[in-house]
Amino acid sequence: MKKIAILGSTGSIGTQTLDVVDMHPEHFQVEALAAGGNTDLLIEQARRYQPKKISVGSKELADKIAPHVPAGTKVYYGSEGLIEVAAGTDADTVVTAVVGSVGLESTLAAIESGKQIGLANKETLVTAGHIVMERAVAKGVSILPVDSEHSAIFQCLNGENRSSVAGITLTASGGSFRHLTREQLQQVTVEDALKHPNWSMGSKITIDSATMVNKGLEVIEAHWLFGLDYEQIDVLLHPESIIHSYVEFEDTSIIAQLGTPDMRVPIQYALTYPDRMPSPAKRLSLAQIGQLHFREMDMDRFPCLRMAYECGKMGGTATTAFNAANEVAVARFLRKEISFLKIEDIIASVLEAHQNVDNPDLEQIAACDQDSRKLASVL
Ligand SMILES: NC(=O)C1=CN([C@@H]2O[C@H](COP(=O)(O)OP(=O)(O)OC[C@H]3O[C@@H](n4cnc5c(N)ncnc54)[C@H](OP(=O)(O)O)[C@@H]3O)[C@@H](O)[C@H]2O)C=CC1
Ligand SMILES: CC(=O)[C@@H](O)[C@H](O)COP(=O)(O)O
Ligand SMILES: [Mn+2]
Repeated sequence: MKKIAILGSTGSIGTQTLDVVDMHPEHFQVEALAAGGNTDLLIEQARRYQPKKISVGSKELADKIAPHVPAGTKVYYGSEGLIEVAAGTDADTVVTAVVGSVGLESTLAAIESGKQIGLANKETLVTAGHIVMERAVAKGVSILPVDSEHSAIFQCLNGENRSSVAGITLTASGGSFRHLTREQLQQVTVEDALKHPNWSMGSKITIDSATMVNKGLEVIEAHWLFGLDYEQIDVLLHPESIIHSYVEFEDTSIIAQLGTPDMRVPIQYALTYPDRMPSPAKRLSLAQIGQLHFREMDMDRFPCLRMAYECGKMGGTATTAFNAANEVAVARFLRKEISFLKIEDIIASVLEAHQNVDNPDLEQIAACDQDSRKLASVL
């Protein structure tokens, strides 16, 4: 029986993690759950899974839900509540599925208390990858990727000698606007941007996918997870999202991981590794699909990916600034305050103003994050 805690249990990854639990109730026990503001769903989850601890975004929400959850479930709130859920139970594994760099503190707390991490929250590694990885190594904690591309790479590397890896390729669907020219992007709406062609995901990552920021974050995430140079990490447009990513070895062999686009597969693998278990995902039939398509990535069409590579190579606080600017810009786009193309303008302007700090500590990262957010919110 594996005991798990979920940070972001009411979101896309959180609810699919609970689907995996439902598929294998004899294998998993839910110890703790954290959410932001979706109290109805959190109450439902608390009643169903009877966790020892839950947390919501604010004290008001905690007071509101307390009378409605099981007697054995303690209610916490805010960033301290998130840390309590991450580190304050007997959970073996914490699935980090909150959205944004708000997940950093609780991920570090989980690592500090020796929990294995099922990492969906890529912004944490983008913001402070060197600190997260260093602390995980020091604590002997595994960080198991949930992100589909990174799970694919992790699976392809299983049993391989890491020194024989020539490079990896992350596949990208191209997002909601992959058929549009930059000219046509001037007119797009929030509603259209939220229609991802292959995956059903939360709103922030769906916009990130359309701007190609998501792939930029994933390149940086791969750098930290697999210890690869940026020159060894490539991105390929693959509209069907069937090949989830692949590894090329020094003998020119390529090992890829394929499957229908269903996040329950990588989520489950992160929870059962090194074992596998049956999954409700639809089986892949290449015969039915017939053809797969690939296109070289066009950095002029998707400048956010170029900026992500530049920040990753620069290191220091550059990736923190990139991430923070993007989080604010996407939130503003979702509130319909700015146009779609303004997202990349804001990121570029924040990076232009950014003063890089090498090998930053957590305080310097927090300062960069705050400054970048402040600037991004007024541009
Ligand atoms: N969705 C996907 O398929 C994939 C997602 N990821 C990554 O996983 C992460 C989660 O994405 P996704 O599930 O799509 O996002 P969603 O927006 O669907 O869910 C986010 C979750 O985080 C919670 N949350 C947000 N802010 C806070 C906060 N301050 N304190 C506590 N909880 C908070 C939300 O709670 P509430 O709703 O109650 O407010 C919700 O449960 C992201 O980093 C994303 O990049 C990676 C690969 C695939
Ligand atoms: C499911 C998943 O892992 C997402 O991060 C996905 O990668 C988004 O798709 P694209 O970024 O390729 O559009
Ligand atoms: Mn992904």
